[in-house]
Amino acid sequence: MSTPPDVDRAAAGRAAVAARQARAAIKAAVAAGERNPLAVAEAAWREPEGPEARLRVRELLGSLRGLGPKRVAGVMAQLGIAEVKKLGGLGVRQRRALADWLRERAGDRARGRLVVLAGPTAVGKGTVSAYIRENYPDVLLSVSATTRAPRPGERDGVHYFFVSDAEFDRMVADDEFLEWATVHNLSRYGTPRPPVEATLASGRSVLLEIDLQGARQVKRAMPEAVLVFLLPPTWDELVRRLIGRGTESPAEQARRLETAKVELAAQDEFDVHVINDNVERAAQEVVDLLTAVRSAHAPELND
Ligand SMILES: Nc1nc2c(ncn2[C@@H]2O[C@H](COP(=O)(O)OP(=O)(O)O)[C@@H](O)[C@H]2O)c(=O)[nH]1
Ligand SMILES: Nc1ncnc2c1ncn2[C@@H]1O[C@H](COP(=O)(O)OP(=O)(O)O)[C@@H](O)[C@H]1O
Repeated sequence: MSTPPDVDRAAAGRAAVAARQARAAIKAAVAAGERNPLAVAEAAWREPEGPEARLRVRELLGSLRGLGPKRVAGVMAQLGIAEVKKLGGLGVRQRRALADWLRERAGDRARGRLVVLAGPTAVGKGTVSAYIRENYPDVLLSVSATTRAPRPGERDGVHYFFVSDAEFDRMVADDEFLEWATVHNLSRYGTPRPPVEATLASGRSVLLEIDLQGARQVKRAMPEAVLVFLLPPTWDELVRRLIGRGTESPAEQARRLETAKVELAAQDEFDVHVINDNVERAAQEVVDLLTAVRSAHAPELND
């Protein structure tokens, strides 16, 4: 038996009222200075179905102190955003332009930078991150949660937070991850959001060493993040490193090399390429990106 149409209509009406109220509450919170407009935009890009995503850019900007409708229209024209656009409907460039503008306006130039280090298996991501951890204590290296078992020598809370499947499920349900992914079809890995946000807000930079799927998610949620792709000097050297590491069986090595080909093909999605021919130099290049002053952005980061 189907639901009578007037009941459907009433339910839809109630949902629309609730959605309008949710948007009004967001605008009120921004106007009162209780919610940071950039955090609202980032929530929209994280949760395409959430109330923030349905908020029009015009409404968000209109909630900012001192911004009348004329100036809102001017800013939107400057950012290349059409008048009717909702936050959730913005393209990558528009997101980045809006995020930069909001940050600039807040005079929040001291906000730290989020740098993501990714690259094919065995290129040396772990080695370069470990070098940074030991030699640049000012850089916060995010500690991921994972469902895989600890290896000998790995410490909980230092290399990873080792959690059960059930705990990982709970963290996903409670929206505690900035991004998460199943890696090598095996275990789940995720970046806990609160330490990253708190560190960026305090003006310090954060480095994430995560896989390609995670890097893509971060770019979607935070377009201002700088994505770094670590490259091997040559393909043969990558093979040598994987075999030399000796942590995978020959069958697993073959599987990872197949994945590596796919991953290398994605390098154009990244903002910066760093060749890991020398650990110390590659680490220095990554750290330079973390500490670069915004105005000294390499041109390719501003495009
Ligand atoms: N998406 C995502 N990937 C992660 C995270 N933490 C680690 N990884 C990736 O998971 C993969 C496996 O890491 P690991 O188990 O330490 O083994 P490895 O293959 O020896 O580096 C690597 O590609 C990491 O970059 C995370 O929080 N999120
Ligand atoms: N610049 C480098 N030169 C030579 N060997 C390297 C370099 N960087 C890493 N390695 C070696 O390559 C292997 C893979 O490095 P690892 O950090 O485990 O890679 P990933 O974390 O990207 O899977 C390790 O045996 C490591 O010692």
